[in-house]
Amino acid sequence: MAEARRIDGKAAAARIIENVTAETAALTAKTGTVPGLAVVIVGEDPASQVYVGSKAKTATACGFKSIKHELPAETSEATLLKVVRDLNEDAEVHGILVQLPLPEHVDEAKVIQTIDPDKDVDGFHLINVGRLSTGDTAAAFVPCTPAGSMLLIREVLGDDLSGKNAVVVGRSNIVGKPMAQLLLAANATVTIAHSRTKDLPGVCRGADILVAAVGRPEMLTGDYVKDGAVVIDVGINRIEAPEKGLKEDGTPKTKLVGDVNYEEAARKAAAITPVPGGVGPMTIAMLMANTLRSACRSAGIEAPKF
Ligand SMILES: Nc1nc(=O)c2c([nH]1)NC[C@@H]1CN(c3ccc(C(=O)N[C@@H](CCC(=O)O)C(=O)O)cc3)C=[N+]21
Repeated sequence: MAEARRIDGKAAAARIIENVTAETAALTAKTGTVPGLAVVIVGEDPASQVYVGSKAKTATACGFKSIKHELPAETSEATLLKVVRDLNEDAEVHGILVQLPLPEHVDEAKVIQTIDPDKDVDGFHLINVGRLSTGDTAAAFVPCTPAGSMLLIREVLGDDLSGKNAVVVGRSNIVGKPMAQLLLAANATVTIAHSRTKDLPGVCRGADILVAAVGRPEMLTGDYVKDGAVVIDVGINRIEAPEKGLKEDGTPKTKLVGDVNYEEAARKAAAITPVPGGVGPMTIAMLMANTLRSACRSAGIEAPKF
């Protein structure tokens, strides 16, 4: 096979953000509604800080009101729940995102179920999980990473995945399971594989569409990829890159890699997403799209489709 097409998630995300910005201006001009996105972060994990910062920056660029709550790591569950309830009541807030993971002493499920389902732009609330799994994609907030992955798949294969075999590797509630639901809704034949799957490489080699969401750097080698497959790499792993030299503190520099060995997979695939520049930027773009949708609903006007 010739080298695979590199699916440019960064460019696709920029187009969505451009659309969201234009639609936001129209919404605000027509109804006075300014979409509001609240991001809540507990603790000082540097990687989380970076993501939250980039979400806030993008929201502002879209014409949203961006609200950031930075709480110390030792914040009690009760305090966090109170912050969420106050945001539920705040008419200027249309989307609430509580950055995960939360510290050990906080019950993550309880926090998520406290978010108003109609402001749950992450799509993690049980109501939205239920809407998606019953096929009510019109009402559901769809989790941003699977929604963004789906748009990239549609760019390559179109809207109807009839007759395609899709394999999702990973069964998390935030990526693997909703990803499988979206593929199923688009008529693909879906397998969810995971660490206990027998002959994982063989199962993956049956995939016309292969989605990797396992959280293990470059685990899916060329041996997992069928000739002509579309490969979506959801993984974002920071690993040491001694070839780049040392940082000032004497430890090796680092780089981001996905769950797929790009070089090997690209020799077989028809199309593949890179890391960085693939699914990651789409996740943030879909968060903006979900927030705009929520604001449109609250203003009683039809939301644009992406
Ligand atoms: N409630 C909640 N919702 C989330 O959506 C959520 C979360 N918690 N916790 C953390 C993860 C992580 N996440 C990313 C989003 C974008 C990039 C992204 O844009 N990555 C760039 C690279 C960024 C870099 O260079 O570090 C890329 O892949 O090209 C990465 C990671 C959202 N998350």
